[in-house]
Amino acid sequence: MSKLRVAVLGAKGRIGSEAVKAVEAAEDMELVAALGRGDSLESLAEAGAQVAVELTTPDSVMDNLDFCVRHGIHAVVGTTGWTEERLARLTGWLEQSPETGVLIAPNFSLGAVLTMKFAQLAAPYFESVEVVELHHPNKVDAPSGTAARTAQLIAAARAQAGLGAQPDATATALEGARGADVDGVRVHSVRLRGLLAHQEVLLGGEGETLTVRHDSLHHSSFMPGILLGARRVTAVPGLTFGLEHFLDLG
Ligand SMILES: NC(=O)C1=CN([C@@H]2O[C@H](COP(=O)(O)OP(=O)(O)OC[C@H]3O[C@@H](n4cnc5c(N)ncnc54)[C@H](O)[C@@H]3O)[C@@H](O)[C@H]2O)C=CC1
Ligand SMILES: O=C(O)C1=N[C@H](C(=O)O)C[C@H](O)C1
Repeated sequence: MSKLRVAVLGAKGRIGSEAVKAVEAAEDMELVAALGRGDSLESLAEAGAQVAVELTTPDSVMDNLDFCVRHGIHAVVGTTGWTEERLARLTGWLEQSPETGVLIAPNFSLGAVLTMKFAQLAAPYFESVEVVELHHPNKVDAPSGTAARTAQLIAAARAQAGLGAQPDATATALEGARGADVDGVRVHSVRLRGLLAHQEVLLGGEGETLTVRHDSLHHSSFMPGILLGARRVTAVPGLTFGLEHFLDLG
């Protein structure tokens, strides 16, 4: 059986360098390109890449995906910075290339995907909920893509259950003290040397609290999800948002 021809974009980065090793070690894959900033995207087409694993930066991801989709190269995307406007632009490109698949995964680790699912399940049963994400201090974006997605899923679950605004009597606050507001859910970002990627969802009701916590302790936690995404994305045209859809947790 022929091997899946995979390229990694952002190959010298923290997660990209780990992805290069994971693809090289996968028996059913061949690493055909490993691109860093400034490398020509044309080499993806020349190498015959079938799937591009996109692990760069929010300022690079759109140009890279534009190229991939135009050349019919499927993409597995971990890079953050997704807005409604960016998703709409990507969807428009995919309409012009209907056989191409793109998976955007706010988080590739199984535990983080399950944290989001558990938070979504619990959200209708608690009056209060806040998200705390904790990351290494080299991270360029806040809140994390995972935290933003978690908050959106919680907000949607609360709305569907008919829950209103959360109780909060704060009348005066130092700017930032109450975190960012993502669809009515407060998200707090901690940046601390020694950490990698962690998240707590704090839920509170009358006389009880529930905390759902996940810790990624090494970039290896993201590799099974990336490899699964690369194997599955070629058979799923269009945009898939969230690894849960490839884990049948959708
Ligand atoms: N979805 C997930 O599970 C995960 C997502 N991430 C996300 O992945 C992204 C990268 O994270 P890190 O590796 O920590 O950052 P990093 O800064 O260590 O790596 C990014 C790399 O991409 C390179 N790069 C920038 N533009 C490029 C371009 N046009 N072509 C090729 N390479 C380019 C940079 O030079 C750098 O080496 C971030 O958005 C981060 O939030 C990180 C870990 C897990
Ligand atoms: O930058 C990181 O490190 C991570 N980024 C992703 C995010 O923003 O959610 C995934 C994970 O948290 C690690």
